[in-house]
This record gives sequence, C-alpha cells and structure tokens, in this order.
Amino acid sequence: MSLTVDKSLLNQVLAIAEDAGKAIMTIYQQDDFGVEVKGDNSPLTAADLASHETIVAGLSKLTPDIPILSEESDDIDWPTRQSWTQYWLIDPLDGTKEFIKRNGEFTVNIALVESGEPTLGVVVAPVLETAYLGGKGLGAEKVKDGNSTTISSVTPSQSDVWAVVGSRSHQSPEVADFLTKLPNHEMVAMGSSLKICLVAEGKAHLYPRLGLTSEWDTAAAHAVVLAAGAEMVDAETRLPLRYNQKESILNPFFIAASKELLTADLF
Ligand SMILES: Nc1ncnc2c1ncn2[C@@H]1O[C@H](COP(=O)(O)O)[C@@H](OP(=O)(O)O)[C@H]1O
Ligand SMILES: [Mg+2]
Repeated sequence: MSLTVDKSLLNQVLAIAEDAGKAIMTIYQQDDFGVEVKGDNSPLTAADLASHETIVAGLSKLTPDIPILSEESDDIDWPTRQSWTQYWLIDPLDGTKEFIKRNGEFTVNIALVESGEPTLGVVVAPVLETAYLGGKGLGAEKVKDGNSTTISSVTPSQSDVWAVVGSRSHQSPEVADFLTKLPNHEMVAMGSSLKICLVAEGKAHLYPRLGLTSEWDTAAAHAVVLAAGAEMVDAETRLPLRYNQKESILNPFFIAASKELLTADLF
C-alpha cells in the first residue's frame, strides 16, 4: 500500500504526536524520573520509551504496512532498510538533555520519508504547547493554543542582523569558526528540532549544524522547513540532505536556511 500525503494524514499524525506528548508530560511532571545512559553515552528516560510505545502503537494502527524506524528501535539491518521506499522515521523525544534540564526545549518528531525525501513532518513541543506541521504540496503551519498559522522562512536583507540558531547542549569548534565568516549576526541557543522550526517560521535565518546528528533528529523538522520554503543542505557538498541512502544513520554536517540565502554564496 502506498500512502498519500494530504491534510487528513497530517492531522492524524499530529494526533499521534500529541498523544506521545501527553505520555511524556506525565513523566516530566514527576519529581524524580530516572535517567539511564545508553551505549552511545546519550541519556534515556522512561519518557523516551513511553513516547516511543505511543507512536508505534498509533502508526501501526494508522498504516500497518509502512515500516517504522525509531531512535528507540533502531536495530534494523541495512539490507532491510535499503528495500524501503516509504517509512516512518521517528524520534520519540528529541532533546533528551533539555528534558532532563526541564527547560521545555524538547520535541516529539514524526516524519514520513519517501525515496530519501521527508515528505511529511510533525514536530510537537509538549511544554510549549506548540506544534509545527508540514507536507509536500501542503505548506507549513504552526499550531499554538489551538490556533493554526501558516509559516514561511525568511531571507535577511543586506541591513538585517542575521539571526543564527545553534544547539544549547552540543556546541562545536566548527560552528565557532563558521560564525567568524558571517556578516553582523546574533546567536540564539535552542534545544532539539526547534532550531529547524525557527528557520521554518522565519524567526531564525540560519542554522549551521556543524556537528553530528542522526537522521531521526532532523527528518520531521526537515519536512516542515521544506514546506516553509527553505532547504537543508550538506555543509560540504551543498546538496539537499537525503535519508536512508547509506548504512550509517548519521547525517553529514548541514546548514538550514531559505533557498535564496543558501544560493547567495555568502558563507
Ligand atoms: N555525537 C553525536 N552523535 C550523534 N548524535 C548526536 C551527537 N551529539 C548530539 N547528537 C544528537 O543531537 C540531538 C540533540 O540536538 P541538540 O543538540 O540540537 O539539542 C540528540 O537527540 P536526542 O536528544 O534525541 O538524543 C542527539 O541525537
Ligand atoms: Mg534526537
């Protein structure tokens, strides 16, 4: 069965992501949630797992034939993944470090990837009560307090101070070096996929991620930013970021910005 990306599918996926957000909030509100350290040294909480279970149950019911790759069930070999033309790529709790710090800057990410391209994405920030949605041919929107607004990326004019967004918990020397080459700019620190969403809604002009991420960290917000008129490119080749093209699940270093800014050859 092949899925059609439409408004109805987007809303059904939003409902699943919101349910996952509720499961996370039940744990967020507890005085003491346990934190484990995973094999890759990253933190894991009961909230990551509760969100994972909720999303897998919801998507399996919605689309029983479409495979799911989650940060919390990533043990699927490359020959199997390589055969997928359509799959759900999810990060049940992106920004686990921000969750543990209780600063609200974490998200639930659900993306549909088709032939390497993220064609539908939902990013929910449960504490901020905000959702970002986007789909190919559907545009991008932000839903806050039940109100939906259309969002689009913005290109800075020559006199604008560029708003550049970067990770709150994972800085890199490469980003520090990159910033020295930019025109007048200010840096905003933010956790999780919210950085890409800030580019999608025009609150940030540029997000240089010159550090490691995995494909589930970016796919959902990537679909939103594409629908908002921006792009995410490999920082070296400047080609659009693609998914499920290789055995490693790691993304190359990348840059997110409006298409116009990326083609202006200013950095
Ligand atoms: N060295 C590394 N290798 C792979 N992914 C990394 C990484 N350092 C950070 N990340 C990813 O960056 C995400 C957090 O992004 P940010 O720093 O922008 O808030 C983490 O998501 P999780 O919180 O889902 O594990 C983690 O997957
Ligand atoms: Mg993540």
